[in-house]
Amino acid sequence: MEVKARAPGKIILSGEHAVVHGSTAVAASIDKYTYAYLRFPTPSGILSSFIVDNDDALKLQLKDLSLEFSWSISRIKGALPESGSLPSSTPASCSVESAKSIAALVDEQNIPEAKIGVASGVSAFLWLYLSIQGFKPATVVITSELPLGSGLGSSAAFCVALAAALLAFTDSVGLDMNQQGWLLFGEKELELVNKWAFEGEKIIHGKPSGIDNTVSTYGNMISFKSGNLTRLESNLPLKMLITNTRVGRNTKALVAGVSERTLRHPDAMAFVFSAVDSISKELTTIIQSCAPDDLSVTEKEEKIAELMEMNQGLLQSLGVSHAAIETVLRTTLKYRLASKLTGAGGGGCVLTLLPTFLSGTVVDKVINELESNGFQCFIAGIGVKGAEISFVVSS
Ligand SMILES: Nc1ncnc2c1ncn2[C@@H]1O[C@H](COP(=O)(O)OP(=O)(O)OP(=O)(O)O)[C@@H](O)[C@H]1O
Ligand SMILES: C[C@@](O)(CCO)CC(=O)[O-]
Ligand SMILES: [Mg+2]
Repeated sequence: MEVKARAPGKIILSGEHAVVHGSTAVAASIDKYTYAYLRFPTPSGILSSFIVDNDDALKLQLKDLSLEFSWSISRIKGALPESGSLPSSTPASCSVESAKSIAALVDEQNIPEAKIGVASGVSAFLWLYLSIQGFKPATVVITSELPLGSGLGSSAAFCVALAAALLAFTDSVGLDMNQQGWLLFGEKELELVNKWAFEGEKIIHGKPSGIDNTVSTYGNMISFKSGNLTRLESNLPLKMLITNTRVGRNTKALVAGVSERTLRHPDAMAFVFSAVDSISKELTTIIQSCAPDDLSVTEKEEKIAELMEMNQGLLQSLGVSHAAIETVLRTTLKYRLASKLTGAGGGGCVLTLLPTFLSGTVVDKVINELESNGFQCFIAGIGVKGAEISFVVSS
């Protein structure tokens, strides 16, 4: 029995960090995915192409990091005897005691120091797997088209793809396993995938707002405030250049840094969060007000560009910009293009709005200049579908 799930990454058009403190944010999915393959050992012992079965182990392969982990089911039972005792239809938070037991299971795997950032992802995997599937031996393989830890929601896509694959074989999700190709979940199932993914994000991020897992689950474009999503309908052909500064960072630490600044300067920060909320609301209105064949696209793009610049200024005041991000901003400004960081900042990726009538020559010049600084540029498709699964028919 085998299933694969995919979940898209995302860009945040406005409101990152402030959304953790109750402001509105606007996000869109992008056409780069994380894939989770789940395989239970076959009774006949037939081997699949990607893994050798071990009937008494839970295995995790992280292809992007060239890492493999294996836990015997008896070891897991000893560490977390209560696992899988709640129905998979009831997403649950990882308690402090369970977190300790999971940390011990992760520690035993001796993750190399250079890749230690993945420990939180492995913990999230164990929590999701054991809560949803209990003590079943299986192999899970993860691959991703997203740069990890770069602001494009790799952690959320990881959790959403995992939750989708794990739930596919439960009674909570009644999908026809004989259907072929990528399948979309129904509304109730999406809600369940999203809630479980949020529990995983909590383990990786500490205090996530939920926007990343929500846009990865539901896809398209959303506005999000205090845990509530509004799906945005848009005819605006938004085109964004994404520049990866390749400066590594960690969302959990950046989110914690903003919270500490908020404790030090509560009044000033409240004004910043309120300004961000206004920016996101205005952006939402502009995005939704675009009719097909709208003649005022340029005017709308100019407003969006200005709002992005204002949001970037506020992100600087939250302390989450970085010298490499500033270099991207200065470079794109030379071409009169507006940019802002996306995701948690501190490095990672920067968005640059490419107006509809911008010539291809200018786009090529900006990309060349950015890449000559060692950055990596690409133009992503915006507003793709959210979580999908596909049952693999064994031959
Ligand atoms: N494909 C993957 N394989 C293994 N672990 C992953 C994968 N994708 C994400 N992770 C986990 O998520 C962590 C990165 O999450 P983090 O939230 O710091 O960055 P991000 O999600 O890419 O950016 P942002 O939260 O700003 O959008 C990794 O260190 C790892 O623990
Ligand atoms: C920085 C943040 O606002 C977005 C990360 O993509 C964190 C969150 O909302 O969980
Ligand atoms: Mg993340």
